[in-house]
Amino acid sequence: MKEKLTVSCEGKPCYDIVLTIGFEELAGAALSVSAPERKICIVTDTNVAPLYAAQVKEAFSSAFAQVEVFEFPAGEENKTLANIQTLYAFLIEHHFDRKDMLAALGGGVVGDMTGFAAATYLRGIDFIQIPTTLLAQVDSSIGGKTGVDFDSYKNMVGAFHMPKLVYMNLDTLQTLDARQYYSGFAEIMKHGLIKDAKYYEWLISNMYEICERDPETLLSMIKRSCEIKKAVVENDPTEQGERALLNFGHTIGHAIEKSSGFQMLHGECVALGCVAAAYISWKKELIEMEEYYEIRDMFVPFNLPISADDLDVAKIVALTKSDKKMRGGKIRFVLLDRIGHARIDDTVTDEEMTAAIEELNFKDED
Ligand SMILES: NC(=O)c1ccc[n+]([C@@H]2O[C@H](COP(=O)([O-])OP(=O)(O)OC[C@H]3O[C@@H](n4cnc5c(N)ncnc54)[C@H](O)[C@@H]3O)[C@@H](O)[C@H]2O)c1
Ligand SMILES: O=C(O)C(=O)C[C@@H](O)[C@H](O)[C@H](O)COP(=O)(O)O
Ligand SMILES: [Zn+2]
Repeated sequence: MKEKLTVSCEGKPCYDIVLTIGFEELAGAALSVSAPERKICIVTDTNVAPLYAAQVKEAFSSAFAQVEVFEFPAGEENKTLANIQTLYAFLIEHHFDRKDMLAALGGGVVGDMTGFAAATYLRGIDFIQIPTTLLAQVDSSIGGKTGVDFDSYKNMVGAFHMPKLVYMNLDTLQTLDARQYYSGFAEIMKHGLIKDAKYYEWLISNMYEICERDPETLLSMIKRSCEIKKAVVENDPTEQGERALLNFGHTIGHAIEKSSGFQMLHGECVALGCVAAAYISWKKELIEMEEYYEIRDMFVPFNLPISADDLDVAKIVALTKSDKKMRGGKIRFVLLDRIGHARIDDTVTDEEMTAAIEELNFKDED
């Protein structure tokens, strides 16, 4: 094991985040939160299954009485209640009961869906997270937000349900294609921007190694992002206050994601949303113009978009009204008051959002 963090729930140790290479330690880690007479269902997707399901099944065979594998079709467009129902049917068919458990093997889509199935099947069974994308390792596998999209509205149906274990094999990142790898950097940058200016600067200084997927650099980076997310969800597990800061970039980001018909990745939309939120922060005189341009341009070396063709500005503004952070008809927006520090602001107007999204439509003429 390279690193281990323990997340607390209500002040008590709740689950471990194991950062390691390989699946050799998975059986031992799973047994520490389970019992050998239990059944486990590895829930994965059609891309991840051929890469890792056999290894994970083999690892679990010494720790569980029965190991099943269930595959969702890969992709955000499949993050639906209909697909959750197919998993319920599979679990019933295989006689899964309350002491049995699920293991989410894949990216954030698989993690959110498996967690939601675990939260609701038989009114709640245990699950563990085995995240295989960068985004899932630094963000979605931690903190127990689970759910599905509904009518393409992002994460509209869901539950808070904490995993019993998060086991990360960092080697899995080597098989991610470049677009999916860089998608994770929107959430990583978000962590630096809202919580840790030194981490943000570290990301700039280590850009070469990060782009080369250097194992030691990845370990340091993923660990730091996990520490930031862990601290926030420990303080505010069900998003009564501080946890909403993790939504930096997501109000406009989720609206762009829906309006693109999920053709753009979550991380790409969050990157655009972060640029827009930084723009509004500048226009509200919370940050300087130079900071806005620095933040915007920081996404470029990580191959993330800072502009997009033909965004439907009015539609995107309208879609922000179905944001889960609405309270009393007002959007709880997340703005920056400096690099490394964010705040909730409920004064952002449609005009301010429109100007920020129009700025994203900017095209470099050079
Ligand atoms: N619950 C949370 O706190 C939270 C946080 C952030 C994002 N999310 C959600 O996470 C989702 C995005 O997650 P994602 O970016 O991981 O997307 P994803 O789960 O769709 O995975 C991206 C793609 O990579 C493939 N893949 C996964 N691991 C691979 C590997 N090791 N090698 C090769 N291919 C691999 C998948 O099959 C998929 O095609 C969104 O639905 C977002 O809303 C949730
Ligand atoms: O863990 C959280 O809290 C987050 O907000 C993390 C986000 O990166 C993630 O995309 C989350 O699903 C968005 O929250 P939502 O409640 O708006 O769906
Ligand atoms: Zn996100």
